[in-house]
Amino acid sequence: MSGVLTSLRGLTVTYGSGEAAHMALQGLDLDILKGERLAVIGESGSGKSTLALALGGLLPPEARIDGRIDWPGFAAPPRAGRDIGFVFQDAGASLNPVIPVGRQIAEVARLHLGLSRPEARDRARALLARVRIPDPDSALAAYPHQLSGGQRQRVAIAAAIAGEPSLLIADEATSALDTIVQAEIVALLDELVHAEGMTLIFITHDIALASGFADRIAVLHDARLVEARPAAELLGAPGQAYTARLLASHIGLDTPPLIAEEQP
Ligand SMILES: Nc1ncnc2c1ncn2[C@@H]1O[C@H](COP(=O)(O)OP(=O)(O)OP(=O)(O)O)[C@@H](O)[C@H]1O
Repeated sequence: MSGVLTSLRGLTVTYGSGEAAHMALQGLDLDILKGERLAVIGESGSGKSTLALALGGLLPPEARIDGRIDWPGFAAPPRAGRDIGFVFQDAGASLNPVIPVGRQIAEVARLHLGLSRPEARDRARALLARVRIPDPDSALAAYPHQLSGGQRQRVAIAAAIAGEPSLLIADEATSALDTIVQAEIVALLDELVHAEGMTLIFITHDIALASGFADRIAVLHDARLVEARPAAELLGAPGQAYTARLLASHIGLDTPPLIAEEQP
């Protein structure tokens, strides 16, 4: 890992205005490093998706941004789809149901890499193999509904990396999947970002999932950054009471608590 990919200073995002104004992020200071796997964890409504959308320049018109987002890791401001790939929770919603998956992936490659149709089709086939879809040749012609949930998410990942982004943002990308498929998708993301030298922002409310592979964990609570520290450090000795509560509340049926007891 070397250098800062993006630097956030005082990042504040407000939805709506006047009495209806709601601050979804408040004064966030955070550097995201090139090549790191950063997990962003927090409860529902803490501002995780807002952070992802702000980074991708994808916030809706009713959102106001204050503070700074700088990109020292890019020569020009990054473009969503090309420089920043996104994988969302619901692959069913991000894939078009009436277009074969091969064409959907190829379109991204054509649009962002300027490939010819045959080149883009070859790239789609290679990407389907890359994300380990069985029989990529037949899968090119498959429609999303003909694939399983896990396979659809693999296709969504292939489409997200088709433009060769240097930053991949996975926003609750595994939340709709069962535990085994979740683990497989996490392993795939992990392997891809390593192999392609991408930076990964992995947004999740599932701290156990994040703790398995993240280099660093950023904790959001109520629109604020509570702490951002190397994963092993944060899990071993949370610096903030909120993080300790979050860790202690992780009691799954088949997983031990991540820390022995709540810290003061
Ligand atoms: N378009 C919008 N207009 C108004 N408020 C919004 C909008 N999008 C999000 N919010 C609000 O901003 C806050 C942060 O939302 P955000 O989706 O970023 O949180 P989150 O941590 O990703 O939650 P979840 O895990 O449930 O997706 C929430 O209170 C949410 O209701």
